[in-house]
Amino acid sequence: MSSLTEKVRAAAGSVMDPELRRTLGELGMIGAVTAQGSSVTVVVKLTIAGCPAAQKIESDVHAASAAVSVVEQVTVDVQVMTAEERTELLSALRPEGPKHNPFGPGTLTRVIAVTSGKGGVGKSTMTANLAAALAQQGYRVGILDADVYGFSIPALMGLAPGGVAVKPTRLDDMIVPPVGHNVKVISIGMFVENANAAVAWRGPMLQRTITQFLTDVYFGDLDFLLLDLPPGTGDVAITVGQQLPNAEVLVVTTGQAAASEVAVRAGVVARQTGQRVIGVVENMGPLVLPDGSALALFGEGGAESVATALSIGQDKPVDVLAKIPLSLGLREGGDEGMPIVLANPADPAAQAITELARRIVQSGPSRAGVNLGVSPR
Ligand SMILES: Nc1ncnc2c1ncn2[C@@H]1O[C@H](COP(=O)(O)OP(=O)(O)OP(=O)(O)O)[C@@H](O)[C@H]1O
Repeated sequence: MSSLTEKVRAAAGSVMDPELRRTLGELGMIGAVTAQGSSVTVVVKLTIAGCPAAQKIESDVHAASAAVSVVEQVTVDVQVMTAEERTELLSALRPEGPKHNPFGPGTLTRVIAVTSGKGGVGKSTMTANLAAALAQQGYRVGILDADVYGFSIPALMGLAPGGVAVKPTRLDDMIVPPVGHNVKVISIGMFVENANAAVAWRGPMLQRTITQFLTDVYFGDLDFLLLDLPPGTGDVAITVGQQLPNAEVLVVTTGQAAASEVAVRAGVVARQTGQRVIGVVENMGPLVLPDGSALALFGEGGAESVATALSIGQDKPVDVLAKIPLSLGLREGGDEGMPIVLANPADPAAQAITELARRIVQSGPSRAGVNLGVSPR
């Protein structure tokens, strides 16, 4: 029969750190636990002073300790780890050491780059909703948003209160991704001072940033890492091909011929850099009007023509994986930071995206093509 302090230590230690997604016990964040009669004091050691999750951790530890039978009074004494303790924690979290890309060759994570030929077709909306749908289906999901031309992922995932993206916590050289709707999110938008600054980013800087995100951000074990990358740039495709040779590519287009032509090019570039195109999504499909008729604002058939073009010369044809209708709810959910797959699963767009998530799950585990080893010029 364990003592009261041991029981309280176990209870407090089972609390989950909301950002690192490991228990406080595993993270070495529970310090001394003492008891006097039915009153207990639990020392919690935060990773850094001013840790944004401090309040939640404190109240969760309080609740977990108070739930232990006999305990009547709980004091949570919040302290901060010493530099040595933090170093120990970082090496436990990153047994491979810093500067290691956990999504390189041999990774068990399915890396899915959501791409499009041009902007505004709903690539980011699709990435956010797909991530939320996969997380809801119980998978561990992360998003890496390197779309310098429109880093909208923080807002779409509810991580930009008042229009300003939250800043990730830094633990020495490790970046802890904020969590929105159970998805770990890192975005260029969390690091730039103003949106216009990012537009000037070009190839090498973008490549370095993506590489740094892959090595310095602590995603932990993930089932899926979704990438939201700028539309159609060869530089980024090459970086992805080199750093993420297992990456699979999901091409988003609308029904419009112009959008689908550039989408084919994006798919071809991705394939040239060793990635496998897993399918095409047609977004912004016919809007159902109040009288029941449908208005195909952006035309129809774009996805089929992209899939047909990308299937030429392939052993296995590229499929159209989903058609997502125009949806007021999808757009509103995006504006509110609440993906429609969670907010209103009955919406036809939400159903189509949830089904897309299921199809993607079924299509794995990845049998990604061989990296062709394309080098930057
Ligand atoms: N199916 C849809 N129905 C209604 N609105 C949509 C739909 N898909 C996307 N939108 C809206 O279209 C706009 C553009 O979407 P989004 O930002 O996701 O596009 P994008 O391809 O990522 O563009 P960019 O590359 O410029 O970031 C957003 O306002 C979004 O809410």
